Amino acid sequence: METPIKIEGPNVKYSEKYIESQYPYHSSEVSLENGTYKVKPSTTHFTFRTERKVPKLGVMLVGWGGNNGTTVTAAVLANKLGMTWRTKTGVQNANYLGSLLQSSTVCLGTGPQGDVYVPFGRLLPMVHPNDIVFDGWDISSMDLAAAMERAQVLDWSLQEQLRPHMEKLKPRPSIYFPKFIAANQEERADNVIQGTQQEQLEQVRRDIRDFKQKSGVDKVVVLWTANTERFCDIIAGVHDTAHNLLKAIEIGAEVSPSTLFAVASILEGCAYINGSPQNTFVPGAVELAVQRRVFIGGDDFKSGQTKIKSVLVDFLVGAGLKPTSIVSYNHLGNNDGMNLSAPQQFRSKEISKSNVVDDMVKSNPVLYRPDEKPDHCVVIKYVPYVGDSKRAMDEYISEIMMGGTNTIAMHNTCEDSLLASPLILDLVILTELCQRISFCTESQPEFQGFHCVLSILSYLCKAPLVPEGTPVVNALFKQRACIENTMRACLGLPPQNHMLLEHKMQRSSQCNKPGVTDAVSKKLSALSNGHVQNGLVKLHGH
Ligand SMILES: NC(=O)c1ccc[n+]([C@@H]2O[C@H](COP(=O)([O-])OP(=O)(O)OC[C@H]3O[C@@H](n4cnc5c(N)ncnc54)[C@H](O)[C@@H]3O)[C@@H](O)[C@H]2O)c1
Ligand SMILES: O=P([O-])([O-])O[C@@H]1[C@@H](O)[C@H](O)[C@@H](O)[C@H](O)[C@@H]1O
Repeated sequence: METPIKIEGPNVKYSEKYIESQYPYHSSEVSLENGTYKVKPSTTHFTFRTERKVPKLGVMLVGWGGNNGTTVTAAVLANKLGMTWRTKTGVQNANYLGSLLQSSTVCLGTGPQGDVYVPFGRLLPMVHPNDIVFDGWDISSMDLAAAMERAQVLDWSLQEQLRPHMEKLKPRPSIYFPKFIAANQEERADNVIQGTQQEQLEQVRRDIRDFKQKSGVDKVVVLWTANTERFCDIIAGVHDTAHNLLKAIEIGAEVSPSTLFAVASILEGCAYINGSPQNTFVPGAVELAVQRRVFIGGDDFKSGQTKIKSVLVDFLVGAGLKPTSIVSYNHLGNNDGMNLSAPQQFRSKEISKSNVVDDMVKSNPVLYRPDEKPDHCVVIKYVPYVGDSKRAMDEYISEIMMGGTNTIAMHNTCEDSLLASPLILDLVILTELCQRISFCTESQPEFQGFHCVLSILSYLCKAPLVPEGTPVVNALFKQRACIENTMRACLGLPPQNHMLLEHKMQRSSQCNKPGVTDAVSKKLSALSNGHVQNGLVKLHGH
C-alpha cells in the first residue's frame, strides 16, 4: 500500500472535489536601460484547483498496429495482469521503467532519515496506466497479437501469454493518403477508410464516439504513433485558419491524415498528441483547438539519442564549454526506419532532431555570437537486420580552455519502442491531469485552464509545440523541473531550488535550540568525497 501524502499548512485546502492551493509565483522582468540591465522581481499570487476525481481514461492510438502501439498496449496488459516470463537470464517482471510518472521520483522534503522521495505520479491524483483502455486505427488490418509478433520487440514467452488478450484487439480502418508516407508502406495498407476527406473525417469522429460509448470510458485522448509523414505545405486560404481548414477538408484540398485526425479529435473534444515529427498542427488546427478549448501537444517523442543530446549539450554549455560539432548517426531496422529511409519522411525527422540544441546555444552569449551555432549533422540509416534495436552513435566536439578541444563519443543501443512506449503513457496521463487543473490570479479572478497548446509536455518531445510567441525549451532538466514545480504549485509547495541552505549555515540551526550554547563543542560529522569524517568541530574558536 502506498503511503498517502498530505500537505499541511495554510497554502493548501482539501475538499471532496478539489485540492486547492495558494501559490506565490516569483518572476523577474529585465530591461536594458542606458547600458544597464534593470531587474524588477515580481510576485503573482495564483490559486490552483485540481479536481480529485480520476476518470476512466480511453486512449486511441493512430498507428495502433505499429511497434510502439503494440508494445505500449502489451506492456499495460502485462503490468495489469501481473505477468512474469522467463528469459535466458531468469524471470522478468512487467514494469514501467522509462516512465517519468511511474518510475522516477521527486523529493517531498527532509525527514528524520534525510530526504523523502516519492514516485512522481504520486504527487497529484492521476490515471494509473494499468487502468487505461486502448483502441485505435491502423492502415494494416493485422490484429494486435500478430502485429506484436511482426514488431519483434517483446520476448516470445511474454508474447505467448499476451496473445489471447491481444488477438481480440483489432485496429479500426484508417485514413491513408500514400503521398504522405513512404511508398514502401503501401503493402501494409489493407485497412483503409474509403470516401472523401470529409467522409473520412466523419468516420473517425464516429469511431471516437463509438469507442467512448462501448468502452464506458469517461474521456478519450487521441495520440498519433503512426508513421512519420512528409511536411505539409502550409497554403494560405487552406491551412491558415480554422474556418479555412474545415472548408479545405470539405472540398478535398490537401490536408494530411494526421491533421485530419487532429481535427476529428478536436471536434470531438478529445486532446490530440503528435508523437511524430511532421507539422500536423497547421495554424488552422491550432486555432480550432483554441476555439474548442481542446489540448494539443507534440511533436515527436524524445526517447533516446535526442534525449541524451538535450542533457549533454545543456551540461557542456552550462559548464562554459563550447560544443562546436555534433554528429548524430543512427541506424535501425524496424518499420519506422524503413519509412524514414524515404527522403521526405527523413527530412521531417531531421528537422525535429536538429533544432533540439537551439535554446541551449542561445542561452550563452559568452560562447556563441548571436548568429553562431555548432555544426549539427543528423544521419539515419535503415538496416533491417537490427530490427527495433536502434543503434545511435554520437560525437560531440567542444572547444575548451586555451585552444583545447574535448571529444565525447558515445554508442547507444536500445529497443526504440521500449523507450517510446513509457513516454506514450506519460503523455496521455499528464494531458489528462492538465485537463483537471485550473487556476486564477488576483488580476484574473475567473478560473482558467492551461493554454490549449500544452507546452508542459515538452520534456517528452523532440520538437516541443508551444503557444505562439512563447519560448521553446529543450534542455531536459529544465523541462522536468517545469512539470515537477507545476505539480508542487498545485499542492502549495514552493519550487525545488536545491539550495540546501539549512546545511550551509555556519551556525547550525541546532545551535539555536534551547540548551545548546556557542561554547559547546559539538561532534559533527561531515562528508568528504562521500566518506564520513567524524571529528570535534570547535565553534567560535573555543
Ligand atoms: N523510439 C521510438 O520508437 C520513436 C521515437 C520518436 C518518434 N517515433 C515515431 O513514432 C512513430 C511510430 O513509431 P513505430 O516504431 O511504432 O513505427 P511503426 O512503423 O512500427 O508503426 C507505425 C504504424 O502506423 C501505421 N500507419 C501508417 N500510416 C497510418 C495512418 N495514416 N493511419 C493509421 N495507421 C497508420 C503503420 O501501418 C504502422 O503499423 C513514427 O513516426 C516514429 O518516427 C518513434
Ligand atoms: O532517440 P531519439 O533521437 O529521441 O528518436 C529516435 C531517433 O533517434 C531515430 O532516428 C528515429 O528513427 C526514431 O523514430 C526516433 O525518433
